[in-house]
Amino acid sequence: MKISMIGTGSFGTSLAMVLDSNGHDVLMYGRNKNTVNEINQEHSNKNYLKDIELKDSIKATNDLEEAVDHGEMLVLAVPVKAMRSMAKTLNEMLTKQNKKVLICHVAKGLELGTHKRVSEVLQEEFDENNYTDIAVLSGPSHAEEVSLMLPTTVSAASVNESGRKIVQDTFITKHFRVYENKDLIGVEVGGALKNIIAIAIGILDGLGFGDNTKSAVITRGLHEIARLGTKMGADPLTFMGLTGVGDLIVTAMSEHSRNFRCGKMLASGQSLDDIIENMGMVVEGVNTTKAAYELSNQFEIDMPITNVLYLYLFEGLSEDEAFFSLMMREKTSETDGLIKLMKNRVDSE
Ligand SMILES: NC(=O)C1=CN([C@@H]2O[C@H](COP(=O)(O)OP(=O)(O)OC[C@H]3O[C@@H](n4cnc5c(N)ncnc54)[C@H](OP(=O)(O)O)[C@@H]3O)[C@@H](O)[C@H]2O)C=CC1
Ligand SMILES: O=C(CO)COP(=O)(O)O
Repeated sequence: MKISMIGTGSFGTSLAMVLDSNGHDVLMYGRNKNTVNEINQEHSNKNYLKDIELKDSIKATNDLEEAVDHGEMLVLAVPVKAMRSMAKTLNEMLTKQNKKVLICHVAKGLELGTHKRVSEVLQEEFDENNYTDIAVLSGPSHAEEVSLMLPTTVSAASVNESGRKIVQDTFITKHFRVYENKDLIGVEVGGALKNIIAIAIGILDGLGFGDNTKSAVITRGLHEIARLGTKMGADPLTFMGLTGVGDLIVTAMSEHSRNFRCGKMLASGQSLDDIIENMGMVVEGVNTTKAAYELSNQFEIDMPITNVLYLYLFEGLSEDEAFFSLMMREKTSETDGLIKLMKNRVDSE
């Protein structure tokens, strides 16, 4: 299949390698001419993935119209904050070229201000005549490991069975196993909200807290992800899968994770603005913490870890205050959270 990868960052590059290894004709679009030249001439992308060598069959272009003209499938691998404007531009080009494509995005976050999932943003911006389906590919998949072809599993989700099955068939290789999942909302929400918990774990790690504390925050974090996600329309069981607990573990426990590293740097005293500026790659969890905090207030959903992280990141809450407000909360029952949601879900079948 002819596929256009929109974005020449870490994940876009690693996925281009997967698709190329599967025999697809991949053209990458990047806005940065130097990166495009590096991919075409040196077959590397050192700013994003240090030690990889790209096959010379992977080509890149600086011309978005050329990328739109090339692809039967467009894979959108840009940060959430760039999705709406990118989708607007792509849509105009598809209309001009009178073309219909399958759209697949890989971003993990909620849009600031609207609180929308990425597929909702795309649905708003793409003309219905210009696409066959809008899918997401998500799961525990650090670009650094995908690019080394280390065994990885992800899920492809969309509303239409045929669309997500094409995405599954297109990406699946012996190193990169793709499941299909009809719960588009659950898959997108799990991928977005785990980044919040990864920042929190990075802070704990940086402050020298132990494994007991980190396990507590991961587990209770999963409960609050599921509470908000279910309110947003997700199937609670999805949070038990690759795009829920799977991605939460991989992001909260790895130095590859930009969100985890952001937390560690905060704990060392660096300012959030400096961290974002110096990371050189997107840290989706920062904006998503804001969006989830606002959503939890709107829906009156109990999300203590998200709320404390929001206050720590944006309102100057101290580490001691954060610690006490979590540990000294009113007593509660463990089964009131995710376990109850799952039980209700299973009972309803
Ligand atoms: N890295 C990973 O392991 C994974 C990442 N993801 C998700 O994929 C998405 C992309 O992440 P990732 O590739 O890591 O991010 P990076 O920061 O590594 O790369 C982002 C890419 O998007 C481009 N970009 C940024 N803003 C714009 C814009 N306004 N218009 C056009 N292009 C733009 C950047 O271009 P430039 O180089 O010119 O700045 C760069 O090519 C995120 O939502 C992330 O959560 C999902 C799974 C794994
Ligand atoms: O989503 C990821 C792995 O599945 C990557 O997480 P980071 O964006 O924190 O690096």
